[in-house]
Amino acid sequence: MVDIERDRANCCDRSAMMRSPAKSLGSRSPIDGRRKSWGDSCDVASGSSGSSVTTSSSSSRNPLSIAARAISSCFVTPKDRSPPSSGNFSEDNKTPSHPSATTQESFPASSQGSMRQGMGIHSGGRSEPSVMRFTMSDITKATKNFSPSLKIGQGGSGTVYKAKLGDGTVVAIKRLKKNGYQSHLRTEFHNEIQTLAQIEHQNLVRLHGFLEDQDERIIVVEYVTNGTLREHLDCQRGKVLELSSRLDVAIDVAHAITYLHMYSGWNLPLHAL
Ligand SMILES: Nc1ncnc2c1ncn2[C@@H]1O[C@H](COP(=O)(O)OP(=O)(O)OP(=O)(O)O)[C@@H](O)[C@H]1O
Repeated sequence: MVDIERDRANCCDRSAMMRSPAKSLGSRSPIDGRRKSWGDSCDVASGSSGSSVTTSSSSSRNPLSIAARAISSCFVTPKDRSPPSSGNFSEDNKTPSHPSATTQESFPASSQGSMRQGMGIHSGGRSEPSVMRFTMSDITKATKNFSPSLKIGQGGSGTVYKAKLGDGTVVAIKRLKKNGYQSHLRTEFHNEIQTLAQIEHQNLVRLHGFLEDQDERIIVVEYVTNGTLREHLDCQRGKVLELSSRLDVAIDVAHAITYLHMYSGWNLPLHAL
């Protein structure tokens, strides 16, 4: 669920829902809007020893400095944070449109809207988060009737497909297993949608919408490119992720978890990430 990614387009993109998914290298700091550059270091790291460290940057790249800054910023109260400049967030102010979707659902916004400013959270100028309710026709078209060729993953609770919506948006569609659709699962699903709808953070995947039709439950989220964080951490992509980049990932994950725990208004258990 963790998507550590959005702007880290050139490297470790997915962390989850950490937009998750580690979802985007070179991303802004969730705290102060700084741009980070661990995507660059992925390119620089040599595959030989894994010990090469980028020295072009100054002490700002020193892992200890980075950690110290990140940790201290986590303990700044939200009111003390400067709101990000609008320029930093302009790309996130676009509200996705899904012409083929039939209805738009609104969920109660977190009561902590003001706290979300300056935390890498995308308010998008909306007072309430909203998600699309898709039809089965939308989903079958987008996934070419759940074509195996579009399957990109298998999780514990369902199968994930890469799909394209009617407006061209590329998304990940998670089709949950059909478990007889007991009432507690229905409640669980609704709670998950409601929670996802309110998450607006650069390091977490964004919810596009959902479908609930008899025993069919589907979640449509932002598609994260460039593979999983696991693949990058394990150097499965032929490049060694240097230590400072790994530290950046850990910091991004910490920011996202801090957000989920403190600013989204829910006390999420860690295993839900
Ligand atoms: N938003 C996404 N973008 C790209 N690929 C994704 C996305 N979400 C999931 N995937 C792919 O699908 C795989 C399974 O994802 P999923 O979220 O179902 O895993 P999980 O964490 O095991 O889920 P579960 O909550 O069911 O246990 C991932 O490892 C990844 O390869």
